[in-house]
Amino acid sequence: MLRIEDLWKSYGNEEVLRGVSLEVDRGDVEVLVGPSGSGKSTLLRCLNRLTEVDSGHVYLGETEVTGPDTDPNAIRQQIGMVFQDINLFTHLTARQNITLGLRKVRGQSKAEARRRADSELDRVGLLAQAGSYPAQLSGGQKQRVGIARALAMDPEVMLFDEPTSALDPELSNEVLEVMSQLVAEGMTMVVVTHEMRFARGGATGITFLDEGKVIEHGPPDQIFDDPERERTARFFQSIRHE
Ligand SMILES: Nc1ncnc2c1ncn2[C@@H]1O[C@H](COP(=O)(O)OP(=O)(O)OP(=O)(O)O)[C@@H](O)[C@H]1O
Repeated sequence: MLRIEDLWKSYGNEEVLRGVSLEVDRGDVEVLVGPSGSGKSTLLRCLNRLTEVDSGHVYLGETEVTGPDTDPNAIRQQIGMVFQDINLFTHLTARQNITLGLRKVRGQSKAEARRRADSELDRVGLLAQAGSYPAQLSGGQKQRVGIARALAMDPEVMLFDEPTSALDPELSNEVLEVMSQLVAEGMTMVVVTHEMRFARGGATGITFLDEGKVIEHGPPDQIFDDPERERTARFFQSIRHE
């Protein structure tokens, strides 16, 4: 469904992605792990054109995401993203943060957008907070509104870039629960996270990146417990001892 072919990306002299290829099938939950600076976020951002690749291709089904004639805004609806920094509009309520895109981008009526926003807020367990402003919500609740906002666009794929790393453990859990629920619903997801419990329980595949390259890719049990590459084993040993 999502085909990533030989992506290269540099910032100045620094090669951040060095020939990354990966396939994500419908319903897959691919978790990207690797040391800080290995290119995980950059790879994720290349998948919905928040970052432009230097060379290589990304396909979503038959559509070339990286094609010169492809509209990045259309792609970002099909490939939704949730960021570490929770970027809600502070002057809008939770519901309005969601209806904004539905009205502007989708051209939905006020009533239609409101219905859809409420149904997505319900999906993430926040219908009661629909009228609250971001300042009245906890970090975990804000992050769940961000997830609901992306879901309202009917994405085919959801990207998560360390969605819990700014949250303390309790609030992380409520976000991870929503993510696990999406896994159970069969959502196709690519996730950068340090939450190894989520990776073990929720992922269909783990990709270990180091220095801009895919070092190893496989099912969680294999990558965590019986990696083929020594570098992968060393990485997991180091994070176990953190
Ligand atoms: N917009 C940018 N301009 C310049 N350099 C960048 C930019 N974005 C990322 N980099 C650099 O690219 C490298 C890879 O960064 P990236 O954020 O993709 O790694 P990461 O594996 O997600 O790291 P972390 O786990 O620390 O978030 C880093 O050295 C970073 O400084």
